[in-house]
Amino acid sequence: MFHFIQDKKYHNLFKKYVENKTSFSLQDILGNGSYGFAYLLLDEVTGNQYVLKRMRAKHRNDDKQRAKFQQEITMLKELDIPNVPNILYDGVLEDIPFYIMDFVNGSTFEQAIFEEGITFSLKESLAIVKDLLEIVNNIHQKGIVHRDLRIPNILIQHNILYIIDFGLAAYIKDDTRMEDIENPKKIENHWSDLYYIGHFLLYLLYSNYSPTERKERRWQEELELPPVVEEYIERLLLIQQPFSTTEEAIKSIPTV
Ligand SMILES: Nc1ncnc2c1ncn2[C@@H]1O[C@H](COP(=O)(O)OP(=O)(O)OP(=O)(O)O)[C@@H](O)[C@H]1O
Repeated sequence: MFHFIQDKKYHNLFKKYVENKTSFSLQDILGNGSYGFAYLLLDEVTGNQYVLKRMRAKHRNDDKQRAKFQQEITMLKELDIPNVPNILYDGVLEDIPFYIMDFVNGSTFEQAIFEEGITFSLKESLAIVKDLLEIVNNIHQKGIVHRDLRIPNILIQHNILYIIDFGLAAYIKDDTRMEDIENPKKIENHWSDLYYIGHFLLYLLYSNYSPTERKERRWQEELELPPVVEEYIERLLLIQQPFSTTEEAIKSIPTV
């Protein structure tokens, strides 16, 4: 309850800041995640929209959370690639760090699949994964691994993909060994993103699946994919020989 009141106070503070100190107006709350709030801003002059992301008030005195938030800002600045929102401005307001970035006026894959009911064929799914891998490869080339490539963090706008939320991203460590891995999601190299992309591909493929049996079966049995596709997904998921680089994963995409 206290946190709720506290965040309301900071919500008003940020609204005042945006309206008095910038040329934007605060239009909406886009999301409130585990450690931040995202607001939609409108530039009244140009009509362009932006997103202000700020840390939750309860993390204000937590050095670890502050460092994580700061790292997210630093990485977004370092990335500077077209498929990741650009940062326009970053700052601190009453001890709450925040940044303003480009707004992607599209749908997350979570919305596309579960709210808009869009389905993806095998061919379309592989084409989307190819585009995604190209973007992710650019990110890896800059020494960064996202580590949270879930369907709410991948957006599509006019057939172009965007990746958001670098809150769990890490700098790539080159000395990771397969035998030391306990949780694939936390690996600090390309394997983590490929693992997430394997699951992402399964979400796309399941969008087109209607169960034929009451009992839930393994994805390999339910989806009945061509063996080359099944093997490809198993390699992404680290069930079979993992791809040694993201480029190798791109080159190995099966043609169907
Ligand atoms: N640049 C953007 N363009 C469009 N929508 C965005 C953008 N950034 C964030 N959002 C929206 O705001 C929501 C919250 O943003 P984000 O995922 O970055 O915050 P978070 O606090 O890390 O959230 P979570 O804990 O849920 O992952 C997202 O789900 C997305 O819908």
